[in-house]
Amino acid sequence: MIASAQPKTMLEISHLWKAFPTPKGGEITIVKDFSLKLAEGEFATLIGHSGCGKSTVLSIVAGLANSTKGGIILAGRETDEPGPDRGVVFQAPCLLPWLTAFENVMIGVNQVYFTASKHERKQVAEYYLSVVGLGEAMHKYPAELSQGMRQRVGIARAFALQPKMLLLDEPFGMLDALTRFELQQVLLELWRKFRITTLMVTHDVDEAIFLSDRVVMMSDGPEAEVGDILRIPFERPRDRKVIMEDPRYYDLREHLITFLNDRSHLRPSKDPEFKPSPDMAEELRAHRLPVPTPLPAA
Ligand SMILES: Nc1ncnc2c1ncn2[C@@H]1O[C@H](COP(=O)(O)OP(=O)(O)OP(=O)(O)O)[C@@H](O)[C@H]1O
Repeated sequence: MIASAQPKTMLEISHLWKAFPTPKGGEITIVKDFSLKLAEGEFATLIGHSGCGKSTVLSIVAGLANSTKGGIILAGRETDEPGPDRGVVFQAPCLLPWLTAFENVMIGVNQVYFTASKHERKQVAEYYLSVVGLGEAMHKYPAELSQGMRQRVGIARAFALQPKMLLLDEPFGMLDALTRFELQQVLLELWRKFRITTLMVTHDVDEAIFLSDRVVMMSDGPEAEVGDILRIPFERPRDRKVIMEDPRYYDLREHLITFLNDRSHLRPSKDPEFKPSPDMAEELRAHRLPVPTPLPAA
């Protein structure tokens, strides 16, 4: 019998710890012994309560922050600084306002394709901007673009680098539902085409199920760690409507929501001393969790 080839590991987050100094002196451990491996071409999402440390993990993988202990191995090499081998997309795409969408994408393209001719580099930027649906708008300035269009530029810019990994920190968090669905589709199509290993932070349970091969659930902080990992069995390419009609979808959703509820410091407590934070309802909604009415009094 011939053993099937194991997929290559693209990212290994190995026993990662992150502590921050506290205002009163000493330090607080935000992330504790966090380990995760992503196979080449895999799409994983990181989900957990606000403040548990998702962005902290992503920033360390991006090389934008240092770990206190543990390390990151990307494509077999230890890394602790940023580089064009990782395309990063944040909630807001941070475009330079005095440059057009095309010129913003060209900054990274010039850096990565420095041996290509000017004409070839221009073609690369134009190609990725067209693929994300900005063929007609690529010479507009950020102020002339909608929020969704700006985020398309951010996605084009990340893919144009042809990175080994994509790191996405709630890239659709600021968009309305329709635009978010559109951009999820754009992202999935690009990911299917280029198979770039992706780690994405999201608050949205449905988004995590629709996009991911695996959903990594982080326990509440401080000392957050990998709480559970859910494999999403749906075949690709995925169709939102077909998935939502699949009975497994509701089991997966239930699994994630139960995890978030059980680990939630936001749940209304039977404890008479319980004081919910003023942001509680907003937080529950962000996770698409039911908001109790009336909210327990603070
Ligand atoms: N530079 C810093 N100095 C001190 N504390 C920090 C720093 N950066 C983050 N923290 C703290 O670390 C914790 C985790 O923050 P992080 O942004 O990683 O959480 P998150 O899960 O991504 O939250 P959200 O979902 O709200 O974006 C928070 O309590 C935050 O206040």
